[in-house]
Amino acid sequence: MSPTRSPLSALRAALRVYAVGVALLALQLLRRCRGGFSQPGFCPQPDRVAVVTGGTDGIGLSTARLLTRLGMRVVIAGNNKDRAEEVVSRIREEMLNAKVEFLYCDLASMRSIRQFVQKFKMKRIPLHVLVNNAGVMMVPQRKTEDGFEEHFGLNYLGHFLLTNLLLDSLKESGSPAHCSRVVTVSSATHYVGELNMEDLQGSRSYSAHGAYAQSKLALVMFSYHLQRLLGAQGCHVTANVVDPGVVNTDLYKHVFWGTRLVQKVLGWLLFKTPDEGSWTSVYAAVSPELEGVGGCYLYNAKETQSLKVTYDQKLQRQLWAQSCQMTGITDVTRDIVLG
Ligand SMILES: NC(=O)c1ccc[n+]([C@@H]2O[C@H](COP(=O)([O-])OP(=O)(O)OC[C@H]3O[C@@H](n4cnc5c(N)ncnc54)[C@H](O)[C@@H]3O)[C@@H](O)[C@H]2O)c1
Repeated sequence: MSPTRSPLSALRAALRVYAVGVALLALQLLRRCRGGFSQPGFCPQPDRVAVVTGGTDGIGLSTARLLTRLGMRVVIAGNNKDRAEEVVSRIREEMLNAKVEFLYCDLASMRSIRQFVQKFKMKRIPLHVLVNNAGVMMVPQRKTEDGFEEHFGLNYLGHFLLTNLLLDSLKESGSPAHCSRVVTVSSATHYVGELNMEDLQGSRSYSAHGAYAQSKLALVMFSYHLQRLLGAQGCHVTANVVDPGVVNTDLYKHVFWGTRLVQKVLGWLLFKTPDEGSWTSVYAAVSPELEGVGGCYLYNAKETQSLKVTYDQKLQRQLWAQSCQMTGITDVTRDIVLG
């Protein structure tokens, strides 16, 4: 899809990502001046179970907390045990009878993901909502346990594998009246992402900005392809993808110091709070308006168009097939006519 990356294209990728960030911050500031963001109304969700990846911090923590408040049993999947202990006890203190727990899952390790799924299934509980939220941004070039570039391996492939391994639980837990839901957190940076099918690992020339944007683009395409697969199989499971906006979290710890300074000084004004950032994820997870509806890109709890190339079904299929090979998953979509 895209030519071999050069240092110049790495610079171009960085400028494009920053341009998206600045445009979004301007829009968010405008919105603040006009009264700010307001939480959509959410109905109670008793007897429902959710898994939230990266639920110990930032947007994931706000998502886990809000879903717990709605009465859901929430399993936080994460790789930070110490932080998890603190977070789980804090949520339990805040809410009497909070049903929240932590299960270790390092999304940068396929072995860990498989162990997590095994332990989750041993609980013999249903799974109604999977929120693929965890992520890293603009980390230096390094590899996951399985040798994948970290943005691609963790943000995208980790969630690809996790979702596929949990699909049977999601299918069993969905019903015609109440579908199970897969909610995948992408980002506006996908609009400037390029899917480099010949070099998904960015091994020829690495750009942290390009790698992050590519991982978020891949997540959008994964979500659309998953929805078509679920539709073709007649499953009571839907898949949507969300864009939280620019949110004041630790995700920015690896970015250029100037950006961190802006975040520190003006974050309260320009950035969304983690709670505000979580509302579209929770909307996708529980809103009755989205009952049976999948294949949407949601921003500020509204359907929006994603980048044109994300709708390219041939490319979606190619990416899915390659991801199956990389994760050792059987490609069931090969023999299915997708709608
Ligand atoms: N903050 C923003 O402005 C923004 C904008 C667009 C999209 N997003 C997306 O929102 C999601 C949440 O990000 P955030 O802003 O809350 O950042 P954050 O850094 O506060 O939280 C990221 C979470 O992912 C977890 N995580 C990291 N590596 C992991 C691993 N190997 N295994 C399991 N969990 C791991 C962390 O422990 C943490 O809980 C990410 O996917 C991010 O790309 C954030």
